[in-house]
Amino acid sequence: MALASNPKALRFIAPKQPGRNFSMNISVSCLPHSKSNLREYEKREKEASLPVEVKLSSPRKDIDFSDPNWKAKFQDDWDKRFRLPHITDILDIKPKPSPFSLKKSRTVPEDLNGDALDTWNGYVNNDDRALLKVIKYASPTSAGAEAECFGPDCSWIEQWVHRAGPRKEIYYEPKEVKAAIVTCGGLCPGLNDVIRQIVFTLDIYGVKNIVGIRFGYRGFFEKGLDEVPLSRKVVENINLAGGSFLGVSRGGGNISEIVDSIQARRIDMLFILGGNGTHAGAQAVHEECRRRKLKVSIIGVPKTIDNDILLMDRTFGFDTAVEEALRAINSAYIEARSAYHGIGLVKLMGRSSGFIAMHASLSSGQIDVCLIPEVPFKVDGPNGLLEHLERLIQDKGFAMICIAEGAGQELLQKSNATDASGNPVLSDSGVFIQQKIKRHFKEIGVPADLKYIDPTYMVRACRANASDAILCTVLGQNAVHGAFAGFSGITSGVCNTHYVYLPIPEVISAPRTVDPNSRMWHRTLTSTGQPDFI
Ligand SMILES: Nc1ncnc2c1ncn2[C@@H]1O[C@H](COP(=O)(O)OP(=O)(O)O)[C@@H](O)[C@H]1O
Ligand SMILES: O=P(O)(O)OC[C@H]1O[C@](O)(COP(=O)(O)O)[C@@H](O)[C@@H]1O
Ligand SMILES: [Mg+2]
Repeated sequence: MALASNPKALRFIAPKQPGRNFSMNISVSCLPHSKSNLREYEKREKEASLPVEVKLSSPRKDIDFSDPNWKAKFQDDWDKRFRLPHITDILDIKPKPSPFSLKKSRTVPEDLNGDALDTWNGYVNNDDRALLKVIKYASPTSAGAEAECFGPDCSWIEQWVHRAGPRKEIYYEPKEVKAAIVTCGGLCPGLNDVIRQIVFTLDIYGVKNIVGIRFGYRGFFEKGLDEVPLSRKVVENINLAGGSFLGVSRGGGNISEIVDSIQARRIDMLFILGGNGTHAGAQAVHEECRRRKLKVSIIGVPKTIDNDILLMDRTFGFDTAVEEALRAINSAYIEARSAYHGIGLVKLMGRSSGFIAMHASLSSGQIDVCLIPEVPFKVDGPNGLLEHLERLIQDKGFAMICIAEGAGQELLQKSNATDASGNPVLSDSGVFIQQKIKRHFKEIGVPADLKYIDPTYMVRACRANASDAILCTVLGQNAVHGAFAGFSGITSGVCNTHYVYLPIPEVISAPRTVDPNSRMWHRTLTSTGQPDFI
């Protein structure tokens, strides 16, 4: 018999025995590796005294599995959902051969007789696809299967998405194109790398009229924010610095006004770098352009340091942010280790997604407790965070905590305030935990030396590391290929290491969050050794 490891609702799972089907679904509020949980588990297992079968809540409530054609229907619907909007949907335009030459950069492959294969061209075919999901789950109880598999038998369904890259035929005359780039939302390492690659690639296609829109969407309507002319020469070295060469901003803007401005400036291609909010704006701009039947390609490049965009392996800048966070964690660790009863506390970004905190905790190997927004925790009382800290101080002499800014918000006073973009302004989780710890150790009369580090803006105000720089390069280049191929309302991403185009609505239907049932979160728990604090 195995124990499913869901921190909120653990289930008893037994192999199915013919003729003895019995199922139960029991909620136990603790993790499997806690002793009391195991005792509870053993007790209830005894009470059940029969083999039990897991009863999963159907992971796909949107599908009627009793319909014999559900698979075909799902796949049909999938293809429609992931179809890329194209300017020929609204305008009758004929394509022309792409000037983006691939043959010059390599020898054309030869066949077995040594003759050049004329059919080779190195372009991506519009019918090329990449698989979004690559795991075939044997059972709905397999780790990670609950949210991924289809139906009671955990069927395999191919979920294809469009491959990104240069097409053989293009829908714009490069010499006539005016292309614009805008960076919105907060900063993120790699913005300049993406701007630079977009300009380089446009230049190779033969586009001469390239401009930057300053300070996000604001640059479309605020007086005095003139366009910045961009060229290979202008952007040559911008990747050496962090930030955005064009400036960023949150808030403001009315979609109709932005599209008026796009029309007035005669922009044909708009590359929009930003997160969930920015992409919601990009989608609205794309729809308004369609409504007005404009020949404009709106292409997104996902920028989010929180890594909270759906379907992608990761977004650019995230890797760099984690690496920067490690510096803060290491400093806190040195302080904590060197102090008598030292406690190191590091707060990292992550409004609603704990990816930075989770990855930084995992990669540092120095964290005893990782707290993220997706996993509720208790601070006081039995099984609470403070009790665990007491134990750590007693057993190893010091303790290290990494907390995401959005963690434990339910414990804090809500301000109901929002920023200019409408994002909630959160209460400071780091300061809250810092005060709780200080007060607690004072109250119990145990000396504790707490050092709190908040490197929030340091992790994003830096230049991209090597792996992010490559990701930015590919995403930036693919954005331009997507625009020339005539797509609009799409974004450029990486899925299962393959570069793809995705329709914007599919990636912003919800923020991507850490799944507390995922192998990655369980690996983090294994690494930190923390119990669940409930
Ligand atoms: N739902 C939305 N529709 C249109 N524009 C939006 C929407 N949400 C945010 N925006 C605009 O997108 C820009 C960036 O949004 P923000 O949430 O601050 O950052 P991010 O794109 O990183 O999520 C802002 O200028 C904001 O006004
Ligand atoms: O102080 P600012 O500039 O509003 O930015 C802080 C916020 O930006 C975020 O990094 C989110 O921005 P991203 O779009 O890059 O994911 C949050 O984690 C953080 O709360
Ligand atoms: Mg956002």
